[in-house]
Order: sequence, then structure tokens, then C-alpha cells
Amino acid sequence: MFEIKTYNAIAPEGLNLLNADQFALNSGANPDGIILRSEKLHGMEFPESLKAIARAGAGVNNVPVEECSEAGVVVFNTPGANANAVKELVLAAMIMAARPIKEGMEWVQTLSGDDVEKQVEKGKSQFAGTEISGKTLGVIGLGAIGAMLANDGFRLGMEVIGYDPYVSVETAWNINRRVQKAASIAEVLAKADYISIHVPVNAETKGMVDAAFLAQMKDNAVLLNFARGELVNTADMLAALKEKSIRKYVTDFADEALLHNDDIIVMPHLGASTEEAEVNCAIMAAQTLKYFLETGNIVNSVNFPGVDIAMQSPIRLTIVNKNIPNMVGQISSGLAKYFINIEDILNRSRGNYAYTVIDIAETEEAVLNEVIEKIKEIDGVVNVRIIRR
Ligand SMILES: NC(=O)c1ccc[n+]([C@@H]2O[C@H](COP(=O)([O-])OP(=O)(O)OC[C@H]3O[C@@H](n4cnc5c(N)ncnc54)[C@H](O)[C@@H]3O)[C@@H](O)[C@H]2O)c1
Ligand SMILES: O=C(O)[C@H](O)COP(=O)(O)O
Repeated sequence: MFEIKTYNAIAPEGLNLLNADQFALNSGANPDGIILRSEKLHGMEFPESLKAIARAGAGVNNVPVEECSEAGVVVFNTPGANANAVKELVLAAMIMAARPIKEGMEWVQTLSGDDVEKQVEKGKSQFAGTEISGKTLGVIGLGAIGAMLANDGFRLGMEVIGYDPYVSVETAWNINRRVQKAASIAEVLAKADYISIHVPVNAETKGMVDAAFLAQMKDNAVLLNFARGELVNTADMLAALKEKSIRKYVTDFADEALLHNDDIIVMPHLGASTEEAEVNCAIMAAQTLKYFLETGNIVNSVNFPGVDIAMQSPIRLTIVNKNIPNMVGQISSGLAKYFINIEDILNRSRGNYAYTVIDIAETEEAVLNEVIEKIKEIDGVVNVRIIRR
């Protein structure tokens, strides 16, 4: 039986995949796995039982990924599962920035009398806007969301220019060939009327939208941030808007300093909040977590290498170890000392850590426990699991 702890509202379509005969939800203090959305786990003490964390969503900045790696805890996310929801909201946001729709709708509610129709026709000119067709959309970060947005911007009649120095081959194949590839952010900023950022927040990207970035934007340009609040330096943004060096800021990330400002549209982190995205994310998170706990296979991890091999024997050992020389040699000779036959072995590394999967022949319980203890003693081994078919 695996214990799973959940945080935030995880769609039942996902949780129902964790069959009750094998998974107990929120039943105790020793979870094997966690499923969450935006709950912040930084500073939380993880129980020794914890093997994996599945983020039902894209951004993992609410999870202490480095500490998880050190503890051998595999962190998963759900790439692309909410991308369409975010893309649709960005398109809506772009149109809201182009036309004062919200202001017009609020104004019409203030009218009264039997000549409302006449008042509307007289007053509507104050809410005239512009069109996005024919304008240039700059997309920074051409991943799941950015690529979809770039393609749809093009379909809506926009010129599109994208920047992503790390774009994956798979995503690149899906981007319309008429989307221009920028060699630098500066090139995007010089050309775009609407700039939408879709990069993860990390040491490289935190605060990337600063005074220098904003100064390179066109005077009438709009910045859309549906990625993370921390990407934008709030003080620099407020100064740029005050000086009218850009036209508008649209963000999905509220901050008191951004409220009650006519040049800023703030949404309450709604990007992934559609029925479809919530279901997609919950299903993908539950599936990857279940698959990992049951088989040791790793799919869609942000901190460990992908490993997906069929179990060749009744017993599988999975070992998280430091990515240093002679780990596999020491582990396999440890097994050999106990005359345990290796039927299949795979070792993959990612950064400072590696993951080793070893399928072994049926072995007496007492011998297995002894050999596991010996493997755990090897310098560089972080944790060892036994999985039975
Ligand atoms: N508002 C929301 O509710 C919501 C929903 C989903 C995702 N997000 C945020 O959006 C981000 C992107 O989501 P995604 O699903 O497209 O992720 P993704 O991993 O598919 O795409 C991210 C892209 O950013 C690129 N990138 C990384 N560093 C870069 C840099 N310095 N310059 C340019 N490109 C860079 C990567 O190469 C990748 O292609 C997430 O990390 C998350 O923070 C927000
Ligand atoms: O990174 C994400 O996937 C989004 O920010 C969604 O967050 P949420 O699951 O809390 O809506």
C-alpha cells in the first residue's frame, strides 16, 4: 500500500486512478508520494518515506527541487497538460489590452433609464480600441505554451517573432515556419507590439524583465506575463508605466503594488484554471506517480533522468546515487558477492545524480535485505528501493 498526500484541489479524475487497494489518500504522516498544485513546499521537512512529488502543473518553483534531489526524491511535472488553457487566456488578455472591454462593460452597468440604447451609442466612442491583427507578437520561451501561442498569433493575422535558445527539437517541429526566430531578446523587444513571456523562473530568468529590458520595448508595447511574477522587477515595471515607456502590463500574478493601476491588468493566477486543464494535469500527475511507485520507471521528471524499461524479473532494485565514478561497479559487485544474478541493468545520470535500475532473479528475503543494507553503505548511494512484480 502506498500513502499519497495531496495539497490543493486535485481533480478527482486523476485521484480516482490511484486505486484504493493500492493507494491510501491523505491517510497518515508517512507519505510515499505527494500530489500538489501551487502549495509551497519550501522549508517543509520531508518524511523519510517520501519517494516522489508530482506537480499537477508546469512550474515547479514551489517545490525545493535541489533538496529533493539530494534526498533522492523524484519530482515530476505535467508538461503541456495546461498549455492550451494558458494560451487561450493570453489571447484573451492580449485582446483586453488592445480594447477597453472591461471598462466598457463596467460603464454600461452604470446606465439606467428607458434610453439606455441611446446612451450606449452616444458614449461608446470612449471605449474604442485597436486590433491585434497586423501587430507583432514577440514570444519569449517557445515551450508548450509559447509554441502554441506563437502559432495561434500567426493564425490571428499577427507577425510573430520568438526567442528560445534552448527550444526542444520536438517543439521546434511544431512551430509554424513563418514564425521568425530571434537571435536575442533585444531583437524581440525592438520589433514586438505585444511581448509574452513563457519561461520557467530560475536563477537565469528571475527578474529578467528589468529596467534595461523595459527600455528596449517599443513605447506603445504591452508586456504579458502568464509565467511567474518573479520574472518581472515590479519597481522597474511601475517606473516604466509611469514614464509611459511601455503601454500596459498584463499579469496573472497579483502583488499589492500592482493593484489599482489603470495601466496594469491583474488576473488571479487563472492560467491553468479550466476544467480541462485541471483534469489533464491531475490525470498526468497521478499516472506518472503511480507508474513510478509501482515500477520505478521515471517519466516527466524535472530532477532525475527518464528511465522506462519493462521489468524482466520478479524483483527490481532502484538506486538513487551520486553521479560519480564506479557506482555501478560497486553496486553490481555487491550483488555478485551474494551470488545474485542481474537480469537487466540500466544506469542514467542527470546533473549531480544518477538512477540505476537492476532487475534480479528471485532472492531469499533475508539475503535481499542484507544486500540492500550493504548497497546503502556504499559512499554515494542516496536510497534503494525494492519493487516486486
Ligand atoms: N499562469 C499559469 O497558470 C501557468 C500555467 C502553466 C505554466 N505557467 C508558467 O509558464 C512556464 C512555461 O510553461 P510551459 O508549459 O510552456 O513550459 P515549457 O517547459 O514547455 O517551456 C518553457 C520554455 O522556456 C524556454 N526557456 C528556458 N529558459 C529560457 C530563457 N532564458 N530564454 C528563453 N527561453 C527560455 C525553454 O527552452 C522552454 O522551451 C512554467 O514554467 C510556469 O512557470 C503558468
Ligand atoms: O505552473 C503552472 O502549471 C501554473 O502556474 C498553474 O498553477 P495552479 O495549478 O496552481 O493553477
